Amino acid sequence: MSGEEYAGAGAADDGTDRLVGPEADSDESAVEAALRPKELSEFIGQPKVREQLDLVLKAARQRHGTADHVLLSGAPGLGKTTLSMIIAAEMGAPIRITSGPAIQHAGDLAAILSSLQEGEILFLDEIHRMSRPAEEMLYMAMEDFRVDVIVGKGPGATAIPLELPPFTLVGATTRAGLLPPPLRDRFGFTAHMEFYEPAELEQVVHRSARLLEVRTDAEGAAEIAGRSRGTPRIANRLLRRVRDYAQVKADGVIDREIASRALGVYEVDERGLDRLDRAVLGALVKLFGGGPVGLSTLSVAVGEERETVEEVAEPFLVREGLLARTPRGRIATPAAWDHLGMARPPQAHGRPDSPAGPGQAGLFGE
Ligand SMILES: Nc1ncnc2c1ncn2[C@@H]1O[C@H](COP(=O)(O)OP(=O)(O)OP(=O)(O)O)[C@@H](O)[C@H]1O
Ligand SMILES: [Mg+2]
Repeated sequence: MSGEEYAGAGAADDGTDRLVGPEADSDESAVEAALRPKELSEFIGQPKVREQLDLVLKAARQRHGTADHVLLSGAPGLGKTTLSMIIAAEMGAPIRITSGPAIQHAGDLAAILSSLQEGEILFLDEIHRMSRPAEEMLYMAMEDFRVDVIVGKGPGATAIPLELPPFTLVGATTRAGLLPPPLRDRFGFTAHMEFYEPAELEQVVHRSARLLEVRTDAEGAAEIAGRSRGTPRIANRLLRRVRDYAQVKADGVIDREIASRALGVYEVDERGLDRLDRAVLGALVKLFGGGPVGLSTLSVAVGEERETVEEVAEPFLVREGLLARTPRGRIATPAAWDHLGMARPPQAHGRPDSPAGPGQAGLFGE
């Protein structure tokens, strides 16, 4: 690997605090709150989810009742928390916010449930990380608006039934597959949030630019959108970095040139790959001829932990069709060569139509 290339990710070593990471940074909550759409009509993209949710909420309002329980599933940064708040706003109801990991004991959940007002929205983030006893209590609460509070221990323990006011549970999860079916089945409506189209992210950038009082032209917004990995949170974050650049290095107006130069400084390329992504792809292509190569070998080559490569870099590379995971190891797709601006080898091992010879798997396979 040549000198200018990847030599460990520094601050991004464990994959946190990446400019293109989908999770929220620790100091991001205030600015995120300021940029959240407040009503359904302001929520950009996800047309199906919006249409369906609109029906669920309108019908509940017409009946003067509470809405069915809603499960929001989707990758980080796609708008689950935002939608939960919109649900409360649209219903004109208060919202109580908690999360699976915050509920250690069934008693914690009982305390929350018993203090809800009628019609209140209970937002349970990371619902897949709730403890089993709490989960079981939740089943009954969702279905019958009732919980059994256990008083005492051992043979003398008694269950005291407690009536709950009707409420709407809004659960959010990045891992819908991890939810036990009985829990999943108790939601009346499940919204699957998809990654956003570039045109939708452009709208997100324009909207946020307006709120942040930054001037952006159409091409500038498109440039930021194209690098945002289908994720509004990343679009907003990139916009903030480009705004800094425009302010310090130019007249404050964001156009294509400024956006491109700014994101060049942060090493986020035209497709949204950062240093780590390109290091993984570069090693795969340049050192291993496109693979197949085992995850451990690839990780050593880029100087990262296996987990960082597998969980931080690879998901996006796979989604973009640049890298594939095969039983023999990782392979680069033809698009990887194109993206790195390299000529595809005539017999690229990574080409799905020309798998590597048997020797290759023995050498590098897991
Ligand atoms: N459809 C949208 N339109 C405009 N902005 C959006 C949209 N979806 C998300 N955002 C913005 O993206 C940011 C992240 O959204 P949000 O916090 O709702 O994501 P999340 O799905 O809850 O993520 P996590 O899984 O990490 O909790 C917010 O600042 C929000 O304003
Ligand atoms: Mg959230």
